[in-house]
Amino acid sequence: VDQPLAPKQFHLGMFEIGRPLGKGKFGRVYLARERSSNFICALKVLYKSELQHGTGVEKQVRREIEIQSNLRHPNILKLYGHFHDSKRIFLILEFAGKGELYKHLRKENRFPEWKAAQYIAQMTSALRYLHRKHVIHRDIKPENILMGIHGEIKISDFGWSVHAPNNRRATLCGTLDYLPPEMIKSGSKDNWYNEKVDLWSLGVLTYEFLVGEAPFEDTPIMTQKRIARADMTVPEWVSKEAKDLIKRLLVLDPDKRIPLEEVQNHPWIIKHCVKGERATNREKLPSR
Ligand SMILES: Cc1cc(Cn2cc(-c3c(Cl)cnc4nc(-c5cn(C)nc5C)[nH]c34)cn2)no1
Repeated sequence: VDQPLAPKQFHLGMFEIGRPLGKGKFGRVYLARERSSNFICALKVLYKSELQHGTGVEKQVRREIEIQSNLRHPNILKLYGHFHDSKRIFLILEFAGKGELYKHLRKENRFPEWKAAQYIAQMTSALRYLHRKHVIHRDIKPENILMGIHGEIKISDFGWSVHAPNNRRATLCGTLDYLPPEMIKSGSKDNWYNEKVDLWSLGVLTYEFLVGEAPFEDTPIMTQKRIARADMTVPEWVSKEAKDLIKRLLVLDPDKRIPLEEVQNHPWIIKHCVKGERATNREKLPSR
């Protein structure tokens, strides 16, 4: 594979900036083209003024760069390089041709089982890769997943990921829906740095793909209470195989959650993800 964006030293003049693709808490993302190679990428611009020194956010950006630069997997958004000027930090990211997955989910309300199963199989493959490198993502949710031009999904935003184990004090913000019980309950934070937190979030993601809303969605107080008790019901119209996988992931005891290898071989995944042959849109194939 040719090494796009090979040089080690990048600077802003090397890029032609295109339309804004999105904005986050600390900056914006633009479509960009590297002039000499015409390579299309996404340029994430973060303002140093907004990353107060010594706060968790600056460390988060440093960690995002350190972790994501060393990852290479089809379902993980590539970080090709970074550079900064006096006021801004620039991350050179892979351009995901079909944008943010949560927008597709909101538009379709929920995904058909064959599509949800393919996405969960791709997430499982990416998480197995991350966990083999002792990286825990810790912020798996639709908002942190992008979609490539061929409809494949790509985990992005490694701001919350850590190399396990790590004595990082985390201040959580954003939705509580995806937090596992061990991160909700006070007490020992060791479990925060156990990769099994990603299994819980994978279960929440599976539920949200199929149902169109998160399993513990409620007021913030009630959400925390329901997560701590794994208090959720799967609608009866969800297939029994999918329900079985969700129930095996949303288990309070991290050690009792189904491991990723077993997720990959779960009947619901096998049923919808034919190995080898390009998995195509089941709606067009004759029923088997
Ligand atoms: C700051 C900040 C904003 C965001 C959220 N965000 C991510 C993107 C983005 C990235 Cl990083 C890479 N490729 C993208 N492709 C799109 C896109 C494609 N289409 C057809 N429509 C869109 C939108 N967005 C991409 C943009 N915003 N994270 O940190």
